[in-house]
Amino acid sequence: MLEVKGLCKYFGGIRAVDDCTFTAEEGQITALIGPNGAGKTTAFNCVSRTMMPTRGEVWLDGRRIDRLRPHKITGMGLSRTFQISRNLADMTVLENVIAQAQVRGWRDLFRPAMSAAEIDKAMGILDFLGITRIAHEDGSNLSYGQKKLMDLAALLMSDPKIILLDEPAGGVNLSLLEEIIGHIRKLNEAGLTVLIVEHNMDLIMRLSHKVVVMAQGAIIAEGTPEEVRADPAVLDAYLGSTLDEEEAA
Ligand SMILES: Nc1ncnc2c1ncn2[C@@H]1O[C@H](COP(=O)(O)OP(=O)(O)OP(=O)(O)O)[C@@H](O)[C@H]1O
Repeated sequence: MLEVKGLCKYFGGIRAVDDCTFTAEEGQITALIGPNGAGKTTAFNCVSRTMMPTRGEVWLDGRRIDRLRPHKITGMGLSRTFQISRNLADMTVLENVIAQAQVRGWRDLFRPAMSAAEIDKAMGILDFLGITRIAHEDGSNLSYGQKKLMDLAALLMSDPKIILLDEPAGGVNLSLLEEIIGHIRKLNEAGLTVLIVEHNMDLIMRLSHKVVVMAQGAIIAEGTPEEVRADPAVLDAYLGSTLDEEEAA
């Protein structure tokens, strides 16, 4: 189980994440939602330790992880994707999937290129995601959606117990959206705990066991998708942000 306690991240005077406490229960899909600028990605960055929190604690299966290095956290079973694909230039999809998963510390820079076991494992994951046909395509020739699937494949190489998905449906077309929803559901049914940041409400409502809602750095609601949908504070936060944007336009 992932526990976030009193998490804060300040950028100068901006309180991007301000005293957030929530959990992602083992075996469940938890969604972190909220209007633009609510602090979701910053919270994600602090949980995966791509960013150092200003204050607060993050616990994974009873072990405190907020002061560990990111590759140690990956080694404990927590892996994440990024909003923007981290596709490496001049490499095939297969090479990308293996390389992104390989480099965890400087010693890995001196490892042999790709072992037969890594190739087998990566091909198995590409098969699971239905993208073996693009295994030998240059990573930079992929569509936006294919890059999302490649990133998901790279994430699975580390045998995670919990995956953090940053906008897995961002910018994808409707048919790929269905595919991505199917993959997330299958991974969760296979035992993976999932924490998602996402704007696509259809995906959130269909997949999540629990939804945590952030606005202006704080958590304003938490519950089942049905509960948060009916919560006036959530409607206010989304409506308020829409009005702010309209006023600014
Ligand atoms: N590196 C940074 N330096 C300064 N301010 C930042 C930085 N990163 C984020 N912020 C600010 O922190 C706040 C929260 O941003 P964040 O990206 O976490 O929100 P979000 O909920 O993920 O938004 P979106 O849904 O638009 O991606 C915003 O006001 C943002 O401008």
